[in-house]
Amino acid sequence: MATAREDAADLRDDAAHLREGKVTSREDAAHLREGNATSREDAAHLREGNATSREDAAHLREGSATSREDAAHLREGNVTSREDAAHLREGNASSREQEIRAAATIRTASDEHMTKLQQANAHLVIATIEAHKLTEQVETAKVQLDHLAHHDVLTGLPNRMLLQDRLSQSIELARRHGGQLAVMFMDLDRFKNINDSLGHAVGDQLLQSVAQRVVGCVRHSDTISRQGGDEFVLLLSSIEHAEDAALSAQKILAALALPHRIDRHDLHIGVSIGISIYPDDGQDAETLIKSADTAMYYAKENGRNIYKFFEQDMNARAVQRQSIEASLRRALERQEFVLHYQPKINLQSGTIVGVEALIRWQHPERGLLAPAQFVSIAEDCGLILPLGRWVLREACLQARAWQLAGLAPITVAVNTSALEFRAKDFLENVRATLAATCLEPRYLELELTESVLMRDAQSTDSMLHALADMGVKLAVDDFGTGYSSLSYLRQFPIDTLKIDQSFVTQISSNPDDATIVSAVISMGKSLKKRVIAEGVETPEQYAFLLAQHCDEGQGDYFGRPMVAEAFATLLQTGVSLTLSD
Ligand SMILES: Nc1nc2c(ncn2[C@@H]2O[C@H](COP(=O)(O)O[C@H]3[C@@H](O)[C@H](n4cnc5c(=O)[nH]c(N)nc54)O[C@@H]3COP(=O)(O)O)[C@@H](O)[C@H]2O)c(=O)[nH]1
Repeated sequence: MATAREDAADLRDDAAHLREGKVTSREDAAHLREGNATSREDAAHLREGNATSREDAAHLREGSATSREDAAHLREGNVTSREDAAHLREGNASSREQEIRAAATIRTASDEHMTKLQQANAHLVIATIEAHKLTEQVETAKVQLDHLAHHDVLTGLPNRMLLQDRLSQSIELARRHGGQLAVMFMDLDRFKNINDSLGHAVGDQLLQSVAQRVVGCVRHSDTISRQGGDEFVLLLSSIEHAEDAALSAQKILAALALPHRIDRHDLHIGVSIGISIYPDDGQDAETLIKSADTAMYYAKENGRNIYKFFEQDMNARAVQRQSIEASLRRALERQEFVLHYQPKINLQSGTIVGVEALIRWQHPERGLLAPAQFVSIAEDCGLILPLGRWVLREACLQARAWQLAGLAPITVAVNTSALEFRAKDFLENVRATLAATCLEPRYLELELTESVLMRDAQSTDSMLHALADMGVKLAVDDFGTGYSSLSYLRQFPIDTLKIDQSFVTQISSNPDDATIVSAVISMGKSLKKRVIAEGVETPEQYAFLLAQHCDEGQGDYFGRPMVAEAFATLLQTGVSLTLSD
């Protein structure tokens, strides 16, 4: 299709040709006039020839002949001129027609041309508007990309990169003016439990709700950023005293203490906060964040849902944690782990009906370490998988050894972490271990926390059924501290509910805890589960549990965790129970 520009060029060419036609007619007339003039000159030369000398007579005769020929030519020339003039007249006539036709063509063409030009103009206007829109879209996309690069998608808070920038600028300002600033590292307490048991969608909403509340606690000039997962970092860009940071931390703890209403759940979440101060705890952004992070670990270790200021000796303990990780890797090969065994008692009969295997690390320099000092580190670095396999095999071997020694067969319980339970070869490993140690599956019980069980209910259900079909017993550990769906509890092939020791400890002093324990016992009974109370330390607690018809008890009152030989002796002699009046 021809463009408007091409059409316009064609029109210009037509007009030029038209003008050229007129010029040709004018040139023809000029040539005709020139032809007449030449004939007159020839006649003059002829007359001049007659007047020359006799010597030139021959020439004259020749000249006369030539003159006659010339005269003939002249006559012909005149005739040609007349024809030319006629042609010229015709030419003039046709060029007028051409002009008229051309004028008409130009008129028609200019109408079409105008329409085409108008159309082309309209296209141009639309194209210009589109180009404008596109430029605006590109600009908006640029702004959005920039926002995305510096903000967390879930909460909309500044991200790690933007925090780093702002922190570096604030440090520069504080350095120039001799000021102080605070960095607060915040990590939600047991967020994983909520995420695992209620799902990621609920977890995400909880993070958004937490973000909003923290934003409401700080000044506009401060920066609250999400570092990823359940970690947030707050920059208080200008403070007078370290106590200002403590006040902000208290405000945040109070704001988060109120339940978050999400998806019909009232969720409670605590936060552990570590605080570092510029210039005392670091001169640059990286060091300040690291110091606040180290302090946050201390807040976790010291009870959670609290804040801690960074102290220099915390670094030494962080280094210690790293050295534990390094030596954990060698500890398995060096056979530095041992299992201790704690009895489980039938509360009615007082007999030992089971035992829980609890890991200890016989550290060559630091002595006997409790699981709290290394299990979470082993989970963090993946070493829990080989460690868990060792525990399972050792516990099965020991249970079988007691049987072979003629002691009453009892169930041995093994703690199973989420990573182990979700490992691809977990089921196969349990089967292979039982076969290798010749322990009947009914004498093995796996203890799983609520968060492990309630995460991904479908795969949990099939794994639990496969274990139950094998004959292995299943128990819910720390029951009451996580979130359990009652319908799953009924659906899963679970044998035992272990009431968390935090409820049992306060049975006598806190009526609410006593009510919870009673409720769990009756619920367990109606779901046809065995109920065992953990952490029984006093005869009062034992009496209460007995009165509530709790099936079993475990705790220091019946026997602390002990080495295998000591447990064998206890199994032979039995535990002695005394009830207070
Ligand atoms: N993945 C694995 N986790 C393990 C393994 N072994 C232990 N653990 C986990 O460590 C937690 C702490 O264990 P531990 O320090 O051994 O504490 C146990 C008991 O000593 C303690 N307990 C028992 N009775 C009482 C009591 O009367 N008072 C009191 N203050 N503490 C008491 O409780 C712990 C047993 O808890 P539980 O497992 O919930 O029954 C431990 O909780 C495990 O999660 C392992 O091999 N693998």
